[in-house]
Amino acid sequence: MILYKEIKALQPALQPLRAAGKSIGFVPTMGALHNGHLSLIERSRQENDLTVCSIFVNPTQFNDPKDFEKYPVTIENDIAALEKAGNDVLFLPSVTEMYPDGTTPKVHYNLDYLETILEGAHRPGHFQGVCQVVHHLLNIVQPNNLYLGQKDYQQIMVIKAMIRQFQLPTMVHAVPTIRENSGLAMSSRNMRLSNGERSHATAIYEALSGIKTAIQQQPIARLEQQAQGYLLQHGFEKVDYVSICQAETLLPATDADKHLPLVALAAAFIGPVRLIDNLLLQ
Ligand SMILES: Nc1ncnc2c1ncn2[C@@H]1O[C@H](COP(=O)(O)OP(=O)(O)OP(=O)(O)O)[C@@H](O)[C@H]1O
Ligand SMILES: CC(C)(CO)[C@@H](O)C(=O)[O-]
Ligand code: BAL
Repeated sequence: MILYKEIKALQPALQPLRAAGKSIGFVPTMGALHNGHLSLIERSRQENDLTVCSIFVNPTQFNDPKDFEKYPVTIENDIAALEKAGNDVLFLPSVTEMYPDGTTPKVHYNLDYLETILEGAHRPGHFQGVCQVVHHLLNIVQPNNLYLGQKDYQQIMVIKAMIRQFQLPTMVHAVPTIRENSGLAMSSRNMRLSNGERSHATAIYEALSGIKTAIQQQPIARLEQQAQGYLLQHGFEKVDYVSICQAETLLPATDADKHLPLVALAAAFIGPVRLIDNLLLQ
């Protein structure tokens, strides 16, 4: 694996490969890598001639400064894991490399209602920051294919909207969520959980699975309420939302929408850590 920290070193390395018609797959991450990330690398390796992974803890997408400060950093392990997974190129920029003129955004991304619901509503500015960094990374790497995890369901829709807005020539691929045996979705933030918190954290998957089992039998509002109650009874201290939505638009689902593809999404705090998860319901 070759590691680049500077755009001016990475770009001339990629350019001849692109000119020779090689396809580039790109996996952006914030590091603290786990098997979820590695499944994105694996998909990219299957479908491209070259895989580029980036590790960059992007300050502009954190609405909570404490969350940014505490974000886990395990760079030596990450490099070893990427080597083992057969990743070709690692881009590891600093904040000044990515934002030499400061982090103030130069563009407003038209995310419409996506920015006002779920993660958008609870993390003000988060998706503008995600678009700012992913837009910049896509301009740097110019990949044919971009691999994103379904765990961040709304993020995939947001990035697709950004790609449409700027007509970027990159195809987005959504990769299924990798879970622990307990059902807990793998997430870098799980590293911040104590053993006790980690075993309680499975409640988020159990609550979503409960919705999936009962979706055709019970009213949507009741299912959402029961799932919230379940989280609060099983170790979560605060629930930002449990919401059943139309899978294609993320608009709130009504009881008349049960023939449509639906997704249940949740965000909740266990100790100081905010976890998200979602499950497709059919
Ligand atoms: N369990 C998972 N399965 C598949 N993909 C995942 C999983 N967790 C994260 N990803 C994807 O990996 C990419 C990088 O995510 P990121 O580095 O933020 O990791 P993360 O585990 O989601 O961390 P956190 O949620 O704590 O920020 C994103 O596209 C994300 O959706
Ligand atoms: C896409 C991303 C790497 C942008 O910083 C981040 O939001 C993430 O890890 O999901
Ligand atoms: N995995 C999404 C990145 C974030 O939580 O900021």
